[in-house]
Amino acid sequence: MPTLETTTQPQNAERPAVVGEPCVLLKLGEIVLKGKNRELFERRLQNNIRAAVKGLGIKINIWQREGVIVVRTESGELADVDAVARRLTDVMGIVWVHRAWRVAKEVDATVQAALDLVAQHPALARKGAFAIRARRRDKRFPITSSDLNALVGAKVKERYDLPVNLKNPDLAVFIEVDQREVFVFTDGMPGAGGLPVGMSGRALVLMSGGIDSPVAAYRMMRRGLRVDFLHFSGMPFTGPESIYKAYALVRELDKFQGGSRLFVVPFGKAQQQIKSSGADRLQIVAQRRLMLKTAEVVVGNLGGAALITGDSLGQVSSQTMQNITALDDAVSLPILRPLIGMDKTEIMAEARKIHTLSISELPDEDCCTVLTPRRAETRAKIEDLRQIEKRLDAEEMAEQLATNLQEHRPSYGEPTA
Ligand SMILES: Nc1ncnc2c1ncn2[C@@H]1O[C@H](COP(=O)(O)OP(=O)(O)OP(=O)(O)O)[C@@H](O)[C@H]1O
Repeated sequence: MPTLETTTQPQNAERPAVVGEPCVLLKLGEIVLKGKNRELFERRLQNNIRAAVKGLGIKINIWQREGVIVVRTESGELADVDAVARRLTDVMGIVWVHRAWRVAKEVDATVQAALDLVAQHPALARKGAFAIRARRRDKRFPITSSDLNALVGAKVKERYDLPVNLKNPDLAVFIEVDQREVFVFTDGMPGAGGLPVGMSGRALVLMSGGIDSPVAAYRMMRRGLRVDFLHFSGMPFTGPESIYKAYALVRELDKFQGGSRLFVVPFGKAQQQIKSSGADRLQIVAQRRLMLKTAEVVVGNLGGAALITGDSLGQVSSQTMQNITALDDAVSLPILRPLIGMDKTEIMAEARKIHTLSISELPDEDCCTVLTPRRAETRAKIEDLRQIEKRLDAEEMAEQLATNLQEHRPSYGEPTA
């Protein structure tokens, strides 16, 4: 008779026991399409899973199965499994997170687990309609998916007298017959999707305290980039509030990658030098170009290969087509602008979803709110900007600014000061 690799674990007394062992079952997204590189992606994802769970202090084992990952806790406690499942919804590369029960690969155990799960479900008290959704990843299992649906469905109906509704059930029991065991579950949480962080290399996010740059960072992490963060504060002409905000934002975003680094540059004096050079209406674009040049030096030292900004076409005067072209001209590395075609309302909705919006909306004095001209140039000419930079020796300024960094390590889960 087939048995589970591990015996039944202790279970939480608050919920009725279910036959088998509670675990987290992860469905992978694009990774499964990766052909020859798939193993690399899977290994990276497993490391990211381990790193994310480490902060919870829960010991886990990870098993790679065909197209899915199984995460077991050493304690087997339901509370631990729940905590791990919730944490893993932030790990990039996973599309669904299920709290599932691993049961022995036999029909009786599968039926029993399904009955136990229905017994726990709130829809039972309401006499809600149910559906069984079985599938076999191992076609050698002696019963076909539709026979399993019919068999388990009949048992549930007989035991609990619930109506069946295959299209729109109040309660769906999923049964997945795998190579070594059967997984049975009723619920799932959407995962973060995308690709495992680190798979696409490393880049540097220019991080203001505003709404857009955190969303830009999230979008690029989701495409597999590991990112560092660079914030320009207006100090000594502004207070430290924008740094606190950048710190809090990076701490929140750290849940998606772990090990985040925030570098802060006091930028006020450089802004004043730009003003004294007679930049006038070009002040903002000239500042942005100096930020980008500094960022290019910093990212080179960190071994990254691209810069990321929260620019969105036409959103503010510095983001016209002509100004964006002038910004691109400042550096030779690619500038990734994942928000370029998004509306502000869409960006705000995403910021709300990733919990950065309320931090970004806190008041602060950003470096770019001081020394701004009354009217900003919307059609900056590259030649004019180059002239200003020649007078200032902007390349040397960027080198200097890049050596004058404060480094912080905001970590997700650390208590707020
Ligand atoms: N103080 C800063 N430090 C680092 N990067 C900055 C700073 N200010 C602006 N940036 C970068 O330039 C981009 C455009 O900034 P801008 O202020 O023009 O637009 P924004 O819509 O207000 O952006 P955000 O909401 O990210 O502040 C930002 O998304 C960010 O990537």
